[in-house]
Amino acid sequence: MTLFRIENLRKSFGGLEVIRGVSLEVAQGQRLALIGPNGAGKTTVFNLINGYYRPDEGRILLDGQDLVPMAPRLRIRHGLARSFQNIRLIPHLTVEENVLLGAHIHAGGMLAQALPLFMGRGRKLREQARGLLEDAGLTAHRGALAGSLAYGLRKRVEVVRALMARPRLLLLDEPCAGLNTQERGVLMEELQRIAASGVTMMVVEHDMHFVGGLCDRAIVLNFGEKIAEGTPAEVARDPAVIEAYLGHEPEKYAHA
Ligand SMILES: Nc1ncnc2c1ncn2[C@@H]1O[C@H](COP(=O)(O)OP(=O)(O)OP(=O)(O)O)[C@@H](O)[C@H]1O
Repeated sequence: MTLFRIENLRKSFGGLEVIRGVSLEVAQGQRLALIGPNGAGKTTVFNLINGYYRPDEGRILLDGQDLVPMAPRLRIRHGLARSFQNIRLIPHLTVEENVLLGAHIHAGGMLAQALPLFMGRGRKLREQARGLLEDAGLTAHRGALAGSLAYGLRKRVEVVRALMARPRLLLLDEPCAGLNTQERGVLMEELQRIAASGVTMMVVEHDMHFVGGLCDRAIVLNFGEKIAEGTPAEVARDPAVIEAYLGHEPEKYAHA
């Protein structure tokens, strides 16, 4: 069953068309990688999906409902969550408090509006946050200040925080950036576990080893257009993809 569909998406900035008629589908439970050389348009597609930008043309359908007219926070309530490339945990709050903050968006938007809800549902939300942290093997870090954690751990907390919104589609923007090999392995296991629990994912990631380990399909963008689609291994040996990456360290992408 198709959970998420993009139809003929177009976006220009100052007369330059950076997304040129992109269409794609993600089935329920699938992990789709969105890859392509620098400047191909991957982040712009994510920004269009979560409502940071409005497309010039096209539809973005989650479970049959068009997200385009919806404000970003309504999209979150409709089942969309995003883990950012640049970590946005609040450093002087604890891990648990940061994870709890993931719920306020789900509860309706501004923190102030959500506070009465927090008071009423506080215990339940705290239980949910603790459960998610436990599932992720992060219980020992629950009371630590987010700012004191190693980078790899902060990334994992970010993912747990996104799960507080109970997403149906989780967007991951370069989850591996800045992580060492061991941290990448741990993050991959966590994401595989989350995927097995039924969360559908779209992942922008340059590390093709990670993409090959996590994603069942990949779509390749180049200059705002889809140039290939298939399993990560298939697209990695597609001549059009290899050509697009020439001059962009092609050997890095040849091992999927
Ligand atoms: N707000 C903006 N205003 C003008 N141009 C933009 C804007 N956002 C993105 N672009 C341009 O759109 C193109 C696609 O950028 P985008 O960041 O989506 O690529 P990307 O595939 O995510 O690249 P990277 O892998 O380097 O993150 C680039 O040419 C970029 O300069």
